[in-house]
Amino acid sequence: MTATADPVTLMKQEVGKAAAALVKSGSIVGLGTGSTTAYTIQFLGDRLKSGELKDIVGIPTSFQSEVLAKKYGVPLTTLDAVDHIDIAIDGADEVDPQKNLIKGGGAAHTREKVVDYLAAQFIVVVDSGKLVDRLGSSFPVPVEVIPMAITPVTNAIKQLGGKPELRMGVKKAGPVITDQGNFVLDVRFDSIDDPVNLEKTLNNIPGVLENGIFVNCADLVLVGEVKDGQPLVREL
Ligand SMILES: O=C[C@H](O)[C@H](O)[C@H](O)COP(=O)(O)O
Repeated sequence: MTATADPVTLMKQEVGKAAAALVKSGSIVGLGTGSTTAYTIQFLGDRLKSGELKDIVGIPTSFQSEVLAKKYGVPLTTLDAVDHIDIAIDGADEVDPQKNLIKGGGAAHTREKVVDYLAAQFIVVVDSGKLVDRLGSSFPVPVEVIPMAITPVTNAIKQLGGKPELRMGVKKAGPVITDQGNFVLDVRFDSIDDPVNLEKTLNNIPGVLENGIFVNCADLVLVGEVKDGQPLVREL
């Protein structure tokens, strides 16, 4: 950790590390995506290097987590080679008091949902700025759509009262392309009163692959905070 890190970076580092400290030797670990879990993967690599942690294998949720795992020396496997996942650690863009989540700020929610839901224990790592009273308060719902269906899916979402916007690339002309080769619609809703139903309704639109609402799946939410200049981690 650097002395010059800003408070949000400090919170992410601390909470990412705290979750990595919970991983036990011999575990199959779901490796989440994003700037917070990047610290988790780095710390898992540090623990492996020091010999304090042994014999873990990671299942990446994105090309990002795959690249980071290789960089930090975390061995990888695939879902074809294992019959369970012991623990998954992943970030989120919003967390409500019931531990429901919006994910997909990095367009990785489809693979994340597969891995996180399979894990015996799913730990969410967020900085305190991600906590909301109601999902959708500050972050739109990411919806992954196969490219040929983008127009009918956009229209169907508008019929539901959503305001969809095609996510555009940064340092890439045109839309963001997911790890599966699809587009992402970021959808704002005036209010998400029933996340359980909205998750299902969005996924029932033909052409939608997966959306970023995760309900009833987080076992533990760890929240990074900064108090009096000091980073700390608490449970939600
Ligand atoms: O698609 C990306 C993921 O759902 C991330 O876990 C989420 O966007 C949180 O990312 P970060 O830790 O960078 O805020």
